[in-house]
Amino acid sequence: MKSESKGGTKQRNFRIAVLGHSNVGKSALTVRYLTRRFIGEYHSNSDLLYRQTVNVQNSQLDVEIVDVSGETRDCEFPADLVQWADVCILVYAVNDRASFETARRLLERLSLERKSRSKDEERPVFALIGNKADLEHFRVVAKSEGCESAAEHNCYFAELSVAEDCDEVIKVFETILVRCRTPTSPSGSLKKEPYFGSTENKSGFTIRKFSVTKILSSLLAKATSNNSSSNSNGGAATSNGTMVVCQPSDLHRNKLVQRRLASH
Ligand SMILES: Nc1nc2c(ncn2[C@@H]2O[C@H](COP(=O)(O)OP(=O)(O)OP(=O)(O)O)[C@@H](O)[C@H]2O)c(=O)[nH]1
Repeated sequence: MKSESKGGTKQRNFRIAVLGHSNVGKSALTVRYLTRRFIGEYHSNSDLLYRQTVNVQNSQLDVEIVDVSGETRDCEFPADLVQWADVCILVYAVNDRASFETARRLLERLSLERKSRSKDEERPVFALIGNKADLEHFRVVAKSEGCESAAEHNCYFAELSVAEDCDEVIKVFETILVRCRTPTSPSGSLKKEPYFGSTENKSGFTIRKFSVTKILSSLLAKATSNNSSSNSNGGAATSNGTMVVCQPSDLHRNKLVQRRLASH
């Protein structure tokens, strides 16, 4: 399912769920990738959905990223999002032991879910990210611990500082997107269908505009012109992005999610 577009081959949507404990930098990571900016104080108690076209290795990819609210999701396994996502990025902070334990628990659960699938499906792809590496003096989780957990579950691992290292953030997303774009099983496990086809509720979703949308939309829009000339990695955002509140309850009504649950 490819279509030719200016500047490369256009492919279908890639869906990324950014999960983890509260306050580990999930929003900062997502916004950093999409706008190249670090937003220090950004608080939301809702899951947020970002949509943007990005350029990865001369291909334009439509990505949908759900930044899960740690505050509201700390105690529950986000089964709906896992069914939806092609990629789950599990974030912890190197200065927060509890956040690492949360990420580990999520990783174990995700591995179990994936193993229990009937098909030889390798979706979702996982990545474990240790953020706030700039806070070395306050570190309580050794890099080797992150490495070991990732190796145990055969998933990508990186430590980074969203605050200080934009290039590393871009590298993480690009590595994951490239991996995800490459079919990993004979059955082509990364088959996708449009999910949030539009913010206008095409498939029966209630997706409401959020008050901070204006601010972030303006940043996402600006990312278009700024990044296309400044990003040496070729990972520039290439079209105006949007951000809306994603209602978790709506995930259950999506046909794709229902099919995935039924074949589980
Ligand atoms: N020192 C440092 N602080 C960071 C970094 N990334 C994020 N932060 C800070 O960590 C705090 C939490 O960042 P958020 O992006 O809101 O974290 P979150 O995981 O989305 O939090 P929830 O919305 O509660 O789930 C903010 O004060 C950020 O400024 C980093 O790389 N280094």
